[in-house]
Amino acid sequence: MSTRTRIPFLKGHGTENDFVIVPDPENTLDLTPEAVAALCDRRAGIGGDGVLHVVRSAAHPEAREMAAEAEWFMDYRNGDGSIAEMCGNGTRVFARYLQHAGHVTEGDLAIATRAGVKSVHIAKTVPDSGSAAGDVTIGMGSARLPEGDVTVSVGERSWPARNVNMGNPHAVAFVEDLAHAGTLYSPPPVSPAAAYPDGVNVEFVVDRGPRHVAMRVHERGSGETRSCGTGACAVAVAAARRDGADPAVTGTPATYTVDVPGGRLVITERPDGEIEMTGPAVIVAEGEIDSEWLENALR
Ligand SMILES: N[C@@H](CCC[C@H](N)C(=O)O)C(=O)O
Repeated sequence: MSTRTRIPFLKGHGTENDFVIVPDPENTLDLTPEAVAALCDRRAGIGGDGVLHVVRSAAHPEAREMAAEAEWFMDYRNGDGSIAEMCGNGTRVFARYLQHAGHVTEGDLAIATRAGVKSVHIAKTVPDSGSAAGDVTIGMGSARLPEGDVTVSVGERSWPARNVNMGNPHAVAFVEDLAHAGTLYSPPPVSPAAAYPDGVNVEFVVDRGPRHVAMRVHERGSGETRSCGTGACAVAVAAARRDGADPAVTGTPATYTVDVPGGRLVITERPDGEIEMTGPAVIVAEGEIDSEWLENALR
């Protein structure tokens, strides 16, 4: 019989993309896909779109090589327990957790992810407004734009989409009305399937004004979420190419405001391809997971 223990956790969100944060500096927890799915269950668990497993880079086999550059590794898991390369909103919330726990202070830091080391800037917080105050900016690296046409469908409707890789895969479709995406209870079919051998996150986008768009997203491994940071970056890149505002061609940065159901993100792509994403990151609560509950949930 195993000993009953208490596992510390926190709950946080970035534009309402919400996460269970599990600090585990020395990587001692066996966070199986089933355990992640149980934690993210919105009725029987804590609830979240994903888990941010907080591990020292030196203690994680996938991050050891990044340890000299970034002390902390974001071992991100989707709500269904699957692993993803990168999570933009998660990186901001991860940084906010590091600040909350006293591991870092506001200013610049680096975080290791499966998509490489990301630079982070935590803006100065407003006095007396708690950990919710202030934005976090992530250097997201550059986008890859794989060649080839892709199509996104919902019911009888289909749209041409742009294949954008932000470390993780996205299909960005400009639509007439966000309601056309329907309920998004299941993943919208994307073809050809061979364009996304590891699955895909799908963004539906409408224009709101000059360099201002709004989106909905169906996330691989989580379903429809209230926001997706890598998705917002993919959308900004796709919109800039559509608008003839490719910074590599014009020589000037392109900034897009991207409204998501859970708030607003601001994305800037620079002429050298580097993309910066700015938005809020909030720690909501902290507590302890009963290991007995988790064991029962896994039976
Ligand atoms: N919500 C995240 C993306 C999380 C990973 C994604 N579901 C995937 O499987 O690629 C974000 O803010 O970027």
